[in-house]
Amino acid sequence: MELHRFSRTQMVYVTVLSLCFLYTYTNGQKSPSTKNKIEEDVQEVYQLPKEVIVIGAGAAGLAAARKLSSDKQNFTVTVYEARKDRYGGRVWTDKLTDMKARGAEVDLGGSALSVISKENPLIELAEQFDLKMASVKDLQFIVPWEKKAYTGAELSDITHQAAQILGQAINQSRAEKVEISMKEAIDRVIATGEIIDSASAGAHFVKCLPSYILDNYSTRNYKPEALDVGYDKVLLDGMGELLDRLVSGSTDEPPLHLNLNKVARQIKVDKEKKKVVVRFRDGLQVFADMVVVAIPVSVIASGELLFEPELPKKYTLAVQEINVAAANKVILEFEHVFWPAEFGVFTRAVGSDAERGNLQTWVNINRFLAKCVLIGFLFGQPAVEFEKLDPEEAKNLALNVLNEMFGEDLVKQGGKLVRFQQSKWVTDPFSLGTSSYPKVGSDPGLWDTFAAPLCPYIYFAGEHTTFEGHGTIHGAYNSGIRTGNQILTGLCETLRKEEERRKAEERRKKAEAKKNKTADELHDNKSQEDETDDIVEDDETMKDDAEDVEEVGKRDVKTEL
Ligand SMILES: Cc1cc2nc3c(=O)[nH]c(=O)nc-3n(C[C@H](O)[C@H](O)[C@H](O)COP(=O)(O)OP(=O)(O)OC[C@H]3O[C@@H](n4cnc5c(N)ncnc54)[C@H](O)[C@@H]3O)c2cc1C
Repeated sequence: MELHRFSRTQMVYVTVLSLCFLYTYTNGQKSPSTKNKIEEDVQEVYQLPKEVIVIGAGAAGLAAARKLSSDKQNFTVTVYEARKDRYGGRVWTDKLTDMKARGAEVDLGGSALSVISKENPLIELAEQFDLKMASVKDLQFIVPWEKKAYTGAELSDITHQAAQILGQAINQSRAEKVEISMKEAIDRVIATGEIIDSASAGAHFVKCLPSYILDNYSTRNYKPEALDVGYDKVLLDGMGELLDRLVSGSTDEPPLHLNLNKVARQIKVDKEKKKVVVRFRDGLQVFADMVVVAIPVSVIASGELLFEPELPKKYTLAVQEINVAAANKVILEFEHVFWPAEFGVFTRAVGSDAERGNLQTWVNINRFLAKCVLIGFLFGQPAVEFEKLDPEEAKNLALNVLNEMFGEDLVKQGGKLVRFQQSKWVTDPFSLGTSSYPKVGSDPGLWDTFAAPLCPYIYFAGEHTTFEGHGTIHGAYNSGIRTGNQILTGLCETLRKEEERRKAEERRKKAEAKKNKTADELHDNKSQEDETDDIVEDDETMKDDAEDVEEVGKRDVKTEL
């Protein structure tokens, strides 16, 4: 389904552009007056707005498009999204499956705004858009085998102990030369028994953290806001609402040009035409001046999107090395609330490593909306396995967990399960996982690789293009703004000029050094014959110098296609 076709203005520009090219090419040998006319036309071509294509309509792609569309005079932006029926990517307020459902109760993807991160622009944006927010707070920690739910002062003790374990684990491992995983570091601290007994609730609590559960999560690069804590503000109307506002614009801003059902297959740089060509699965081929690639790193890694020429080594290394987590959500709606409604979150302890990540945490949606809804979270291997179950098995698994947490009698009071929804982010071909995270040995520089464009045609955006904000919605959004700014401020052009200046300076310095050397030699060698020899040698060395400069250019800091 196409949401927006080319606008009339765009069509006019495309037509003018084609006509100007045609005119320029067919009139190369005309009279001086015609030449002037051609020059005017060429100038006109340069004044046309540059066409930018954004591939991927997640938070990053939409932020980039919205940023670029602020300069309508110089840029026209079109977004192409693979999915048939929605944009938003890993933010998905699924209002389609159940038309009666609203907002936060159907957030199957990223839904909470981290408040740990001091500058979360989305909180500000939500306020600006007048979107209502609520805090996810008041936890109950359930230890099923003790038949006990920890709250109040008891829970404070547990969370305090868990924070101590976490802090010590991170500090100790960072002080050591060898990098280890969060799991190993936490297990080590617990094993000493210094802070806590390994069988105590606090020890179990710290093992509920996704960074403990996810395979090999690095201590050195641990970022709590990407996973563990601080996810405590949700939008009542759902996170998708915020992205809807980016797409629809405001009274001053027109809607974005957005095409759904367009799966990009190839990005090809056409140096002759000075354009980049994007080919889509349905055969559509679009020429542009620049492309912003805002699709998940796991999709790039799958080879679904091909680059011609191939991505430079540094980028392919980042694509291969950045690790992507598995996480999923389930939404259960009952006829009645059977759980203690005064709590916002329930977390259960589990007895074995195999059970970790398996619906350990549930958010009580009834706290914000008058709905009898619980949302459960899966992390790591259980999130992968959950997608393999048929809906009946998945439902039973979720109900069994709730029975274990609250007791069968209480769960029965909830009446019928009136709605069951689940996400499948791992097998979804347009996400292939949840979000990036640093494994033991991952260099944070891998993420920032993508922050640099492949000048002058290809730019990147997405949570995987920023170590600072990886794995988060605000990180994705910020990356889009960063990329938009790179284009708006002509980063590639600035880099090109800087490079030219650097090369010129290098040439000048070499020539000066050579001149001084020659002057010294001339001073030493008085004979006419020797002088002639020197000049011949000088010519040759200048040639060598020029080759040297070219080599330096090839080893340049910015990457060019
Ligand atoms: C279950 C879950 C819970 C999460 N919880 C939180 C949370 O509470 N807080 C938080 O901050 N973050 C959370 N996250 C992470 C957050 O959602 C992501 O980091 C963020 O949304 C990523 O945005 P993005 O724009 O980088 O990528 P995406 O949102 O994935 O956008 C990429 C877009 O590209 C499209 N695409 C893919 N391939 C192609 C192609 N070939 N051609 C065209 N288009 C293509 C996709 O369909 C998608 O729309 C969660 C994620 C998940 C899955």
